[in-house]
Amino acid sequence: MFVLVNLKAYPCDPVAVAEAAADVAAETDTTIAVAPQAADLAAVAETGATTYAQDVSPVEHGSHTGSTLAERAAANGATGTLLNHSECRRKLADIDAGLDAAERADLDTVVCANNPEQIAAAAALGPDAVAVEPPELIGTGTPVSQADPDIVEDAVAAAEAVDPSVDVYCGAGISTGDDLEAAGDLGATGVLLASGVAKADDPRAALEDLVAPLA
Ligand SMILES: O=C[C@H](O)COP(=O)(O)O
Repeated sequence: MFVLVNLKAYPCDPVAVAEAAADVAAETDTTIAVAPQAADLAAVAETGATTYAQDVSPVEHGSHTGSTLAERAAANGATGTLLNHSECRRKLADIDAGLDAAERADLDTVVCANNPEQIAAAAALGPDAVAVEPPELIGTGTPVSQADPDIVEDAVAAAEAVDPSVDVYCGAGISTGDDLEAAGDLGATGVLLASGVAKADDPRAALEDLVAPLA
């Protein structure tokens, strides 16, 4: 299972979380990627943790104030990026252009979507992975695998029908090893989570619990 920890704009120490992620990943032979604020990409990458951007802009070099250029994310250690997170919505054309930008910079891509229909549309654009996240469950601590297992299974089927090479992850409310195991049982090959680690009193312990089933 691939684990992607999105730090969003939570007031955690991104380097401490990344160090824990790198250690726990090595101990369990799991990939645990950390997606910090753009300003923290280099510091996180220096820990050796797999580093993702939270978004890259659908632009090339040019007059794009406030953008996150894929090439600069990669130059600062990112090896992948989220696109179209529920809290950073993009139009379909901009997701497509974001994927082009990521490809130019050789970044792996995870396109988020609310439901299986959007997952199918996202998969048609050819990302490496899609992640289904019901917005109403984000940050609640109620795992999608428990609250809405059908949406995960339907997302897996929807992506498979469009492009079987696209991995399908799920997110929202994931925080424990049981949640991760349940996601795998529903057909997901990865999980996307945030508050369960970024808001934990002990992020290292939270990560250890999360990946315990994989040890
Ligand atoms: O990017 C992560 C997702 O929005 C899930 O957030 P959460 O784990 O806090 O529910």
